[in-house]
Amino acid sequence: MITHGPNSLVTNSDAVVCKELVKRYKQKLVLNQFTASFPAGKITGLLGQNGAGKSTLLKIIAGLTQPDHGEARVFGQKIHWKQNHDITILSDRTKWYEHHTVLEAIKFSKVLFPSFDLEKALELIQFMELDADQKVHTLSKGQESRLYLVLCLARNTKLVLLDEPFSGIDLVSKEQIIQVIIDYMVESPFTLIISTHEIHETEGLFDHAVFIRNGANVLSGDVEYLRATQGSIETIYRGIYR
Ligand SMILES: Nc1ncnc2c1ncn2[C@@H]1O[C@H](COP(=O)(O)OP(=O)(O)OP(=O)(O)O)[C@@H](O)[C@H]1O
Repeated sequence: MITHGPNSLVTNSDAVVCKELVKRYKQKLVLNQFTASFPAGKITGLLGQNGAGKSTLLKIIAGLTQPDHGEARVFGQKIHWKQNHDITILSDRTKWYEHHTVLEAIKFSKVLFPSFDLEKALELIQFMELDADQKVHTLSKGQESRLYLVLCLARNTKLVLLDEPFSGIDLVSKEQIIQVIIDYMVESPFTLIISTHEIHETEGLFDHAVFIRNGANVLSGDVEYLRATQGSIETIYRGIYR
């Protein structure tokens, strides 16, 4: 593993620290001694090719699956169900409240999660140009992604994990969503880890990047430092995965 930049060191300011994580599915090695830290209050891009192990890693951090070896800590604590109120995960396969309307989805979220900010969610669905009375299963892919993002952000958790939140979304919507994330971070800082293949459009969003290949951290660090020393995130990505 190569690490660079001030944020790549394990410090008290790390929200998530992963140490030598190993995960196998039957004989398949999916995470291979994965070690990395994710700085608190920053946005980290988790980058890698299809099948590199990104979703598996996010699920381990969220406590949805267990590593075979190694350890992940969130805010200094071993992962435990009691941390559920601190962590929001949006999986790339999520289907929430399909048979309800947008408004019902928001109201249910408020019932499920006491810290859910109903007013903020209502404000965001207007900004995202969603119809409160439309059934979730009739939303387009982009509209559905916007709704799920609203449901995640309005929970107000300290850690948000977004697994490919931009896939299948048009450029303008992507920019709109990125703007919402940036505004939200400014209003109430939290730690965000985003796995994405949309590097060109999203690289401006990242403070920190972790490149994963075959389940291992092959490069990570502060994005400004990486850019100054190695070029754009897209260039680095091409160099690693070519
Ligand atoms: N529940 C599972 N059972 C068996 N194999 C699995 C399971 N989940 C993931 N895998 C395998 O683990 C490997 C890593 O999958 P993962 O979804 O973590 O990768 P990824 O980096 O998120 O990929 P993508 O960018 O395509 O979403 C893949 O080969 C996948 O087939």
